[in-house]
Amino acid sequence: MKNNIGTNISMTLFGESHGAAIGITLDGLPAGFPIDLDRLAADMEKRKAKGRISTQRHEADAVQIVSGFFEGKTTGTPLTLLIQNTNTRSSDYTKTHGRLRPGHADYTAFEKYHGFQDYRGGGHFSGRLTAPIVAAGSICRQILEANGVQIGSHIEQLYTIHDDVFSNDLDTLQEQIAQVNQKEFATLDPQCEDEMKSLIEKVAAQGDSLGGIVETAVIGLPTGLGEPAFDSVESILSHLLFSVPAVKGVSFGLGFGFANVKGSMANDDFACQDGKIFTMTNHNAGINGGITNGMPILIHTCVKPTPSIYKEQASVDYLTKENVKLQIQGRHDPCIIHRARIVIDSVVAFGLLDLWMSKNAQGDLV
Ligand SMILES: Cc1cc2nc3c(=O)[nH]c(=O)nc-3n(C[C@H](O)[C@H](O)[C@H](O)COP(=O)(O)O)c2cc1C
Ligand SMILES: C=C(O[C@@H]1CC(C(=O)O)=C[C@@H](OP(=O)(O)O)[C@H]1O)C(=O)O
Repeated sequence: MKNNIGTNISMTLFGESHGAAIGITLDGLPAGFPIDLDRLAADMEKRKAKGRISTQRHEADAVQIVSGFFEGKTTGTPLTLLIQNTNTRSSDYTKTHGRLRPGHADYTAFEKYHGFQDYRGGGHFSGRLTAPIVAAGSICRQILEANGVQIGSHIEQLYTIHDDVFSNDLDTLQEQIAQVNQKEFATLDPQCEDEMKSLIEKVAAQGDSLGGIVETAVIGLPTGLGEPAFDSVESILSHLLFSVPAVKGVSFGLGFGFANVKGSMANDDFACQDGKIFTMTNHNAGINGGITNGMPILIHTCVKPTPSIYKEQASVDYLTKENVKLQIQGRHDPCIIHRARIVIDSVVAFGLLDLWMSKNAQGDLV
């Protein structure tokens, strides 16, 4: 499969950063769901570049629904979302054409597409392609929310700065999710937001970039989503999360921290109250044997520092095969994580809706 993912619903991504438009086709959605277009616009807003902590390429990212939507509701046929590229500056790339950017996909794109790739702005590999993913994710998320599911993410770590973490108490977690979803720069601790923004600006002024870790929580899921082996909840969500450019690590619950504890600590003991079974801790992040157990899903996603930095780097010109020095110009994010957080929410929403659609007959979710 190329540029396409999903089993019960699917999404197909298309476009290049400096082409006419980018977009996505969502197929298999339940028919008759009323899409809230204001909510869609609000989700797009969270990914937009603003201020000195983001790229100076500002795009309206207006989403046009060109099919699969009639009289305010999904039709159930393929739904295509289109976003125009309106602020390209391709001269930034023609000047350095051939010079491979370390950490970006220039070399692998050249090798795979034999020089026919659109190299401007990273082409199809650009973080810009996450705009249609957010549009598609917003629709998936709206369907999940209508069925009692809430998703929220915050920047748990930016380089050396650590935010608070999501609470183990369900009521507090629910409030925290609502809180971070109101925010453009999502931290739990407001002081942390200021510190993180200042650090990004400082490192940007040095021509460098930063990365970090996003913590995501999902509450309100039914038990029984996911399959035992290949389509485990972890497998489906990791596949989607690693499809987001610059994502380099994904873990669930204690994750690699399981290596530091004994079984007696790793296990989540069961309890039952008023006929409802739950676990007293949630180190396994709401997933046992690949299947949801009704507790919150908790994910950590590591986003690397932006590859396009303004410090001189050693590179190779693939056109002349010479060793060269590369001095990148252009407009780049000094940090990706604050813009990536809504992309992470979006792919998680798609993956969970896809899993839910396999459990329920089409239409049950509307
Ligand atoms: C929202 C978002 C914005 C991004 N902005 C930039 C950018 O301004 N400059 C850049 O070089 N990479 C940026 N990236 C990352 C590159 O697209 C990514 O590193 C590249 O495609 C190579 O993929 P890989 O890092 O997964 O190997 C961004 C990624 C995302 C998700
Ligand atoms: C435009 C966006 O981000 C772009 C992501 C990106 C990359 O290489 O990923 C490189 C830059 O592109 P350009 O050089 O064309 O300005 C960023 O501005 C966006 O996210 O909407």
